[in-house]
Amino acid sequence: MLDHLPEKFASVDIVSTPVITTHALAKTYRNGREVLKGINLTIRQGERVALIGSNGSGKSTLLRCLIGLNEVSSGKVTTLGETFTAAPTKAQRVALRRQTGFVFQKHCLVRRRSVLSNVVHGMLSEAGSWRGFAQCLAPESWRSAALDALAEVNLADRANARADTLSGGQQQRVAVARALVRRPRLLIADEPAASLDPVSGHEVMAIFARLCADHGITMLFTSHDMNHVLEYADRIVALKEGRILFDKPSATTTDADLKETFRVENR
Ligand SMILES: Nc1ncnc2c1ncn2[C@@H]1O[C@H](COP(=O)(O)OP(=O)(O)OP(=O)(O)O)[C@@H](O)[C@H]1O
Repeated sequence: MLDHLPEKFASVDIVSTPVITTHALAKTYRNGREVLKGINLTIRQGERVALIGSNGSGKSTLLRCLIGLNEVSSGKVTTLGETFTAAPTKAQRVALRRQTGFVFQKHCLVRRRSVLSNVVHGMLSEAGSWRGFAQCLAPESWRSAALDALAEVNLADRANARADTLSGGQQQRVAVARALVRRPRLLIADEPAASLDPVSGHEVMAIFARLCADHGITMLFTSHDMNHVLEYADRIVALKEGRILFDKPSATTTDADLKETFRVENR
């Protein structure tokens, strides 16, 4: 698997500022399911980190805990300077949202709106109002930022098309533009390429990695595609049975590490 790695992007300068720090983070859902059992993690500014693990290993739960969408059962999280032990306060949630871009497996575009309106929508948490949703009401500066973001994902020529007339890969690129239009400090992507064909999946991941490197955005993503993980992450964090199995540079991750991550006893 490791013999055929495409060339990696030029590595970014990893400065020492932590963007995310967790101490003994644990999460048990109300049904008693103990998903995270003491996660200690530091992610620094500019890093591109892939979170891997079997289905149900807790990747999405961890992402959600880091940005305050899931309450933490015990332990401590500091993300973008906001420290919380259970759930963040409303002010902390707003601060986190303002500085974080999100992309999920399903792009969640508003199908009937134009591509440009969907990207302008990405500015909403900046203004905290509904106003930007209608492209025609958005300030010129928002429209201009949205057009720039669309140009960065090679879709400026589709700005006025209805979102649902684009292919799945193009729609996911619009979602990337929407996530990055505010120049967030942190990008969280939960299986961003999972529903795409291999070529579109690589395109989306390459755009992510390039834009994050260009703008110094810290990138944390989950994926089941080990080619994506090895190619687009500087560092891999593997979850198994609620704990970190390994946390190391992608360049030194071995086939044996990956096999152990996905090995299931008594399958
Ligand atoms: N709201 C919830 N209430 C109870 N259990 C939950 C909840 N959300 C997730 N779980 C359980 O927590 C475990 C971890 O789920 P999670 O979605 O974090 O895993 P994952 O590693 O992202 O999985 P996948 O690779 O399949 O997306 C699973 O067993 C799941 O069923």
